[in-house]
Amino acid sequence: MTPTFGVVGLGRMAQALLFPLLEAGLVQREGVRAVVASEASATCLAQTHGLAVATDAAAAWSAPVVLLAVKPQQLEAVAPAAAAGSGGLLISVLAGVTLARLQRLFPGWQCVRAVPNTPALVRAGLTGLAFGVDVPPDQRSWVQQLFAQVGEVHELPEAQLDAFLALTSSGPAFVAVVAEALADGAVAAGLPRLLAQRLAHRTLAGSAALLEERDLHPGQLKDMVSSPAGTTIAGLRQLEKAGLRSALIEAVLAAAQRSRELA
Ligand SMILES: NC(=O)C1=CN([C@@H]2O[C@H](COP(=O)(O)OP(=O)(O)OC[C@H]3O[C@@H](n4cnc5c(N)ncnc54)[C@H](O)[C@@H]3O)[C@@H](O)[C@H]2O)C=CC1
Ligand SMILES: O=C(O)[C@@H]1CCC=N1
Repeated sequence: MTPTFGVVGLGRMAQALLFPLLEAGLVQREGVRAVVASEASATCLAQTHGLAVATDAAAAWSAPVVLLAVKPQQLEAVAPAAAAGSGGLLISVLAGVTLARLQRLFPGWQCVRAVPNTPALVRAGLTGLAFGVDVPPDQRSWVQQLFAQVGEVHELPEAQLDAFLALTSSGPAFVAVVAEALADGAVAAGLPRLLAQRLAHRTLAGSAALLEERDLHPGQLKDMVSSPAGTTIAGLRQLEKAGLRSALIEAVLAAAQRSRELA
């Protein structure tokens, strides 16, 4: 019989994780037992993806492994249904929700706190993991393999997960704002919108690849591109005047703080 895999909250993040796992064969399509809040969304997801999706959580909680991916504000509402299951491995991706709180709300479940990000959809994800002390070594390596399917995995002390989330999980939105603004600048300077967008994305991706592959410090790349009295230093001067560095530092700090508040 196909082992079942419960998903409580098949929203954006759970889909970004589940679909690559289905493609890789790590989770069997016929074994998925997913829950969402509305009938309309359950029907739509079931028809589009050929999955068992319901609004009744019982089937999901009867699985030996459950991915918990509702919003942190929905946690208290979904927790009581878990008592219908016989326990197993619970992998929570809820921002800020600590292992201690999960263990309190889900007695009988061995808890893992995972911090994934949406680039998982294209297998370029990053996941931070912290395990409850009762998760055995074989389960830990299985969870690591699971997330390795969608990108890089880092096991961290739980106390570092809020900062990890602020950079890697909220970070795609910060980078998207940078990409959009760079394209706006190029449109202002005369390029057509679609071309400007494509160039902004490739500039971000190419710069990240160069930093990684040549193991450059960001300052080295900045200096490589900035000639005396050149175009780049003229632009950098404006970024410093507008406080871009400070804005990004504060954005990451605010996201980390919000993650701690959600606990
Ligand atoms: N979106 C992201 O980039 C990241 C999200 N996360 C975490 O993932 C979790 C989900 O976030 P998203 O996928 O963005 O949210 P979402 O709103 O797309 O998904 C939430 C899902 O929970 C379902 N749901 C709501 N109430 C329910 C209930 N009572 N019973 C069963 N299902 C219910 C909804 O139908 C929906 O499918 C959050 O806890 C968030 O902190 C973590 C890292 C990154
Ligand atoms: O802001 C959010 O709700 C999610 C959690 C982590 C990243 N984005």
